[in-house]
Amino acid sequence: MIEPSSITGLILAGGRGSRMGGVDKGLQPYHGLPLALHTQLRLAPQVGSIMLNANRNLGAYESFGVPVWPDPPGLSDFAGPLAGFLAGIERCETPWLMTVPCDTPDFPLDLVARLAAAAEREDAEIAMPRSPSEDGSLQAQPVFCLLRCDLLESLVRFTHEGGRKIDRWTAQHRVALVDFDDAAAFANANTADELRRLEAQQG
Ligand SMILES: Nc1nc2c(ncn2[C@@H]2O[C@H](COP(=O)(O)OP(=O)(O)OP(=O)(O)O)[C@@H](O)[C@H]2O)c(=O)[nH]1
Ligand SMILES: [Mg+2]
Repeated sequence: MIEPSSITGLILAGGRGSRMGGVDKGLQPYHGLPLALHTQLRLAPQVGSIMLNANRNLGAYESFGVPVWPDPPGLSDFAGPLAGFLAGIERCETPWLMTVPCDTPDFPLDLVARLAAAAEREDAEIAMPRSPSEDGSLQAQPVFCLLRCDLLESLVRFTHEGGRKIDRWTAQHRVALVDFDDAAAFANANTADELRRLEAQQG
């Protein structure tokens, strides 16, 4: 069994937040807490330890009490979420890394347990959730990614060759997909309005 203690959680807060006017999304208030701290508190019971990936306001993130790593040098600035994956996998001291974006505050409380069970059952190197899209078809949510840390070399190669899309990279490996029924759990806030709407729904 893949125990929580063998999984490091990585909160991805390294984006530009351009659709939110360029603000540092992880520091925007959500129910009175910075969004990334809310994410951290939801993820903490599901994993053994936590790290955070951010590229701005590092001191503010450090005040959450977990290690904070910016995107590694060698890639272009703001190269996308895979740069955050790379920052995490390079620092990860457990066999598995679980990435979670900072802008999806209601992600499932059983997310990591279900992905870990599927990875184990299917002998997969990566597990990711799927959730229903508006037309009812199931859509992968690759920013939520449970991955083996021995994929480091593969990820270095892919990103240094200019690869940026998560699903293009994961397609090179054995992936387990886990279906969740609750589409709302994967609703993410890309604009300030979307963030206020999520906050009101989950009041
Ligand atoms: N490390 C890192 N993470 C990123 C980068 N771009 C996006 N992310 C993260 O990937 C997740 C999904 O990001 P998006 O909502 O698509 O992008 P964003 O940059 O936050 O916002 P937009 O600029 O409006 O697209 C979030 O957790 C972001 O923090 C990046 O260049 N580096
Ligand atoms: Mg987003």
